[in-house]
Amino acid sequence: MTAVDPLLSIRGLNMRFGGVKALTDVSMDVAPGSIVSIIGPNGAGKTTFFNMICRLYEPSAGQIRFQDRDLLHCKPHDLAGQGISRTFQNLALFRHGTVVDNLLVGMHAHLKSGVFGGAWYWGRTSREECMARERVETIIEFLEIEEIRHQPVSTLSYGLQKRVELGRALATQPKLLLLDEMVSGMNHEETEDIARFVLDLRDELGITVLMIEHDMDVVMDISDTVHVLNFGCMIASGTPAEVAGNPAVVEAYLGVAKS
Ligand SMILES: Nc1ncnc2c1ncn2[C@@H]1O[C@H](COP(=O)(O)OP(=O)(O)OP(=O)(O)O)[C@@H](O)[C@H]1O
Repeated sequence: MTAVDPLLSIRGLNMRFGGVKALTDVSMDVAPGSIVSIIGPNGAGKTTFFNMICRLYEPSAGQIRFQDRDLLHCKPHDLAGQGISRTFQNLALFRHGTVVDNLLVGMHAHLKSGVFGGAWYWGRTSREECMARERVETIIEFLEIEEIRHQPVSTLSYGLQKRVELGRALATQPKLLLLDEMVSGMNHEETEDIARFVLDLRDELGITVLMIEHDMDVVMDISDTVHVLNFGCMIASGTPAEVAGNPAVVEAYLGVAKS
């Protein structure tokens, strides 16, 4: 693979739910080390698009390649091993567990030793456990959540829970991170924190980010590339400035948002 090859390459993606065409011929490339946003009005097909990348939905037609692999041959549970992780619109945390517990659970899905591995091969399990705990510490430091590490997630503010959710997604050391409406429901300060972390995880950890986002300030501030869906079709792609100035986008999306 050369430096200019896309990390994720999508061609001609189609999805039908009975009579509803949720996506029509959607194609895009995601360059390594970029932050790419998918925007569009409600029902435009953004979640459907994510769910196909995550292998939760089978496309009616099209190709999804990640690095040199055909992702359509992967099962959803293989994605972490391939280097893809995601956050969910609704928190997917173990609410009664502490922050550390949640990060360890996210990581254990990725370890080679199974839950009972220690009974048969203590050496590898022990080494993996040490590495997992070290990685958890790195994530806790990166996300600046040292002080809440032993608190049950259910006692945290919504913004902090979303930060832990981001940590859970980072636990598998993804190359590509899919963020689904990460700042929805957050206040201004929490939103700014998350935007800063997304930039840092691209710049410091080298993680490529593909995000669905309704918050236009965040999209315009941190995206390298923005793709706009409307009624399942890609109507514009470009830099934030290019997309913001596109009349079709203003009519389909920004016009709706302003009304
Ligand atoms: N499981 C499903 N069964 C039937 N129709 C579906 C299903 N999932 C999505 N759709 C339809 O596909 C279209 C695209 O929906 P999707 O949820 O992908 O849009 P979206 O852009 O994510 O919307 P929002 O911003 O509101 O989350 C909509 O018409 C929706 O009703």
